[in-house]
Amino acid sequence: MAKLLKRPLKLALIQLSTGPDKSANLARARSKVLEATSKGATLCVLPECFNSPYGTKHFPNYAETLLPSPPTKEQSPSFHALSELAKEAKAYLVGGSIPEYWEETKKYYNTSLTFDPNGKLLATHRKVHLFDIDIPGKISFHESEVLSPGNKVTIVDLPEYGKIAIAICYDIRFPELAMIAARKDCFLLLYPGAFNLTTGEMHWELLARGRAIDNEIYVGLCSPARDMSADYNAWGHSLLVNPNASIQSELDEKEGIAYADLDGDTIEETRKGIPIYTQRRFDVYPDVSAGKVKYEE
Ligand SMILES: NC(=O)CCC(=O)C(=O)O
Repeated sequence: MAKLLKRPLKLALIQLSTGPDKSANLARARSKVLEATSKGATLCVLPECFNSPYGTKHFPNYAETLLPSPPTKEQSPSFHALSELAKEAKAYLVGGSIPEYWEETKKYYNTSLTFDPNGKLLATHRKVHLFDIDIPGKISFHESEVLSPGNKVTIVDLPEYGKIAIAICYDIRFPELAMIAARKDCFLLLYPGAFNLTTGEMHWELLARGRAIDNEIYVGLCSPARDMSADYNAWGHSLLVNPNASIQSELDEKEGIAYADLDGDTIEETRKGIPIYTQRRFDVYPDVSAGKVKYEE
């Protein structure tokens, strides 16, 4: 079988400090991506809502129009900043996520854009599972008050390397999505995400390691840096977990870049040692990737 990851890749998870000034956020993202590529990264990832504060009251104020694609610079300064940056950095760029407004449906989405090293848009993922939770005395948050969900699994082919899957934050809690992507031969699951001080402490690392060991592939989570003056305090701790569920690289809560070298042998060795890929019992339970799946490559 061909290697899922065709050649070694240096990943950079950019834990950005974000604030209310969109232009400043875009400029900071540019400087951090260029810093990462100057150190050899060829795939860079930004956090969820990297161009704005995270919160339902902020989504409409920061939303940009992405469709029809490509948007004009007035419709989406972030689309153009990311495209130009990918080209300048000569790297693949997963542009975290931004709030999107779609004129046709009059709806808002939480949307991630991925660009190739020529600045071409490769994929768009709208967050499929909206973050609606209530933990009494701790946190109550309802993205669905403003946002609408996306409706597909997003798989992106990086021709020199292989396939990756992009999903956003709360999407990580749904193992079906990860399993489908893995069974479609992705070597890496990427989740730009902004967990908080309650669920971050409880589940951030556990979920990343869980999705990795479920599927024996790499999993990367990329958070904004923590800002205790913001109304939503991100957990931070961007991390890369390897296919054997060990943490390969992790940040604390401050701004920084988590680098990780990924290679195909680690996936193969993990799967050889614990061969769940040949031991599945689809005569006992269904293969979630074989049914009616809406996905886009
Ligand atoms: N932005 C999000 O989707 C947050 C998800 C989260 O914190 C969780 O616990 O899940």
